[in-house]
Amino acid sequence: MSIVTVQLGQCGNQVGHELFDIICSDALEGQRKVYSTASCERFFHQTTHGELVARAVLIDMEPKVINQSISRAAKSGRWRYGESSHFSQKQGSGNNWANGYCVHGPRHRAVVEELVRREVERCDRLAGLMAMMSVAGGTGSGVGTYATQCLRDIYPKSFILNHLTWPYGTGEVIVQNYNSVLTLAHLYQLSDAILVHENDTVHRICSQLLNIKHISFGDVNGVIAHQLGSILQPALTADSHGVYSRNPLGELVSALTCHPEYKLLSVCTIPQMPSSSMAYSTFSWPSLLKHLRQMLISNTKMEEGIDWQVRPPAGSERTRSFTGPSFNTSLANLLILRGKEVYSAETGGFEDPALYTSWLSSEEAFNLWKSPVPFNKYEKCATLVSNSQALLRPLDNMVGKAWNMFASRAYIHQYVKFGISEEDFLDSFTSLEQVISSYGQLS
Ligand SMILES: Nc1nc2c(ncn2[C@@H]2O[C@H](COP(=O)(O)OP(=O)(O)OP(=O)(O)O)[C@@H](O)[C@H]2O)c(=O)[nH]1
Repeated sequence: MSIVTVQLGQCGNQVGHELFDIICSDALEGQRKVYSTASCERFFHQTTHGELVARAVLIDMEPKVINQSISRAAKSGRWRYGESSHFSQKQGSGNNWANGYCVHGPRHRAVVEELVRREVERCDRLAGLMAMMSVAGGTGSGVGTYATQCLRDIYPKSFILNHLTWPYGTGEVIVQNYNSVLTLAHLYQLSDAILVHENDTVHRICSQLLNIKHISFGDVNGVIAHQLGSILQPALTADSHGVYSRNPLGELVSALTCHPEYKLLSVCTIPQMPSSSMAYSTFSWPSLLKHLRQMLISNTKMEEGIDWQVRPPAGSERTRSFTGPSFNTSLANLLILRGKEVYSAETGGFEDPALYTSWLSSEEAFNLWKSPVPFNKYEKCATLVSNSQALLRPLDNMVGKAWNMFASRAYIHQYVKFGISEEDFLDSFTSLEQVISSYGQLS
């Protein structure tokens, strides 16, 4: 089964390019025919000349980034984008969600739908759609939300996953929190799952784990693509009886988003290190999984600076719904292990009921995928996709900052002029306050 990816705006197109690049080199590495065939079918179609063409649609309101992504892919010599699977205009959305959602989205609806329809028809079987974008600009966030809404109408039964890049806290876009709030509130009604990468967190991984001195978007996107690839590449699931799962998005959604009130997924991966250090490092599953579990419960996104004091609440604390100041309660977790000796890895620590909300059994809350094929040059690699309180604080900050600006009506006229009213803002605040409250009450 295949996934059709829709890349939107500067960020969506740059992250998307990086993802296809990593997936392609991983799929073509070494002699592993079954894995490679499954991966290629999932993300690429093959021309009669054997070329791999990404199952992707590229949308932006300005041409530069799309052109760069297309030519970089072609230069790789391994894969490329489809010749006519992109659409761009001359001028961006000016970091204004309303401009993207109310003007550019509707104006170009027919073209975008047609491009996606063509990609969908090329799939023997569609596993679902993945829309990739940032939440802070105007095109990815606004056009991306509008496009998701149209796709939800056209493909009501297909899985739709949104991959969102959250802005730096000290962001470069003054209205980034407005754009983020409007995007998230709308996508919450449309998407099956919302997978989030925070630029601040990924930036820290680049500097502290990868030792990169002058960090570029290319470096940040490399980390995001590595983490995403480790989720989306073929894996054996509990029910797949030794063959690679054919329904990656469906399995992801059913493992993690069992309740419509909880759709926010965060990711952490271990190990992550400069490629020059890999040759000198050895990894053991018990150590990797011990670190990953502590990263989960203490809500630390990398193996450096883990707080080992945080412990799951004991039974009596749970009934008083006291979970300690920094314990991260999960609704559901999906652990994906790739590499050597993967069948010997002991994952019982993630099945501990104390990690999860009391209203879901740990059998329902925990899922495990495995693949003996090492991923992206790491001999062993563990990735945890988590529906937990991990994004509660950044979401609360985002909404709080947007609310403070809204209270003084700053920049609101720029949204009103494109057709978004104060009432629309209030609706978005209300629905995200509900999400914050639901995650806050997980225990
Ligand atoms: N991780 C990552 N973040 C990016 C990248 N490009 C932009 N961003 C982030 O995306 C946000 C800005 O959104 P963009 O994607 O540039 O904007 P856009 O969707 O093209 O919208 P307009 O510029 O208004 O047309 C900021 O938070 C940036 O930090 C990228 O390549 N990688």
